[in-house]
Amino acid sequence: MQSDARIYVAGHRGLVGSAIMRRLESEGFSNLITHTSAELDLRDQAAVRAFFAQEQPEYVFLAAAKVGGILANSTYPAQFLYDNLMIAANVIHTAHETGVKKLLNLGSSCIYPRLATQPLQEEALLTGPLEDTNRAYAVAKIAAIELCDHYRTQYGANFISGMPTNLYGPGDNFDLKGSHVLPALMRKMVEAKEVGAAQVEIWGSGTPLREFLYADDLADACLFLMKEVSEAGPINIGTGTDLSIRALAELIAEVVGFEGTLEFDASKPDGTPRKLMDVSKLRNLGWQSQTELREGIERTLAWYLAERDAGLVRS
Ligand SMILES: NC(=O)C1=CN([C@@H]2O[C@H](COP(=O)(O)OP(=O)(O)OC[C@H]3O[C@@H](n4cnc5c(N)ncnc54)[C@H](OP(=O)(O)O)[C@@H]3O)[C@@H](O)[C@H]2O)C=CC1
Ligand SMILES: C[C@H]1O[C@H](OP(=O)(O)OP(=O)(O)OC[C@H]2O[C@@H](n3cnc4c(=O)[nH]c(N)nc43)[C@H](O)[C@@H]2O)[C@@H](O)[C@@H](O)C1=O
Repeated sequence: MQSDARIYVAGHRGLVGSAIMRRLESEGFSNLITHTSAELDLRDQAAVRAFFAQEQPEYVFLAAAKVGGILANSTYPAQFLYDNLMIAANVIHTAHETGVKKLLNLGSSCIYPRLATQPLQEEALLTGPLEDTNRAYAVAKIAAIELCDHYRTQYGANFISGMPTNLYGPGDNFDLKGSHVLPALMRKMVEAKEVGAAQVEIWGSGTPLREFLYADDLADACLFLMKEVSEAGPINIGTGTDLSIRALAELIAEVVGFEGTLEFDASKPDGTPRKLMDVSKLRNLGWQSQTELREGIERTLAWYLAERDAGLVRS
């Protein structure tokens, strides 16, 4: 990828897309193509075709998607399935039609069967039933991997698929109904501390295990994959370490300085009991994560407070 290559970052304002932008800019890539969803709805095939014909991107980071936490996924499954199928089909097919040199498709750890052996190996894909709370989203993400692989087989397209674990960092969504657990708990604890509330509500039992990767580490992995790796099938991107939701809540409380109690609401879903990536494939290729969870949470908190006070945060 030359520094003046035409690079399209789909979803450049999101958690992942904004981290990829920061990374590309810091490495001196000068020809970055971006559009908001209002300017270019990637579900619209004609609009996507016109855009690719006009801009002729050479490299594509596909980080645009309908994304959300456990509640959003279970409340709006039709949208998660339709939007993500359409975005993936339109972008991947049009990238092939217009001769894109390389495309990185981003999926998620939820593509793996709910009760797959831990840590989750890439080979576990399509070996068992999916988790109900995000089945629709996972099916769309699996279809995107299949698209990349079949376009590689049938047409020789250099399309690859990275599968990140749960992510967090600057640019995350802090809306309590739509967000993932880490930004949700950070916001709840910040607000509880500010008003002097004695407790914070945590959904579910607190026992599910999750792995968290800092968004800028993911961006680093995305550039590594784009530059160094060209192969079919999903490639896991994670830290290789997980912790319980209770332990995560305790860590965020420490960083935020919230000293009240944690109340677990068992009426809310736990989702998958455990989702830890086997990251040996990516490690063997030469990449591993850098940012410790506490450090990442501290940086995210600093970003969140500054953005919130400036009225800029998504919430
Ligand atoms: N967040 C996480 O924990 C994880 C995320 N991922 C994957 O990473 C990728 C990025 O996720 P993340 O950054 O967290 O998500 P965000 O919600 O932060 O960002 C998604 C971006 O997608 C764009 N988008 C959504 N719908 C459309 C559309 N119809 N047309 C054009 N653009 C659209 C939005 O653009 P705009 O702002 O202009 O509306 C938004 O900026 C996704 O593929 C997701 O599956 C994988 C694992 C975990
Ligand atoms: C990345 C991944 O993200 C989603 O899967 P998930 O990991 O289950 O998502 P989550 O971050 O929302 O929850 C993780 C755990 O945390 C608990 N939890 C406690 N308290 C809050 C809370 O306040 N908010 C949220 N959201 N969860 C909470 C929650 O009950 C669950 O046990 C997929 O739908 C799919 O989108 C996907 O790929």
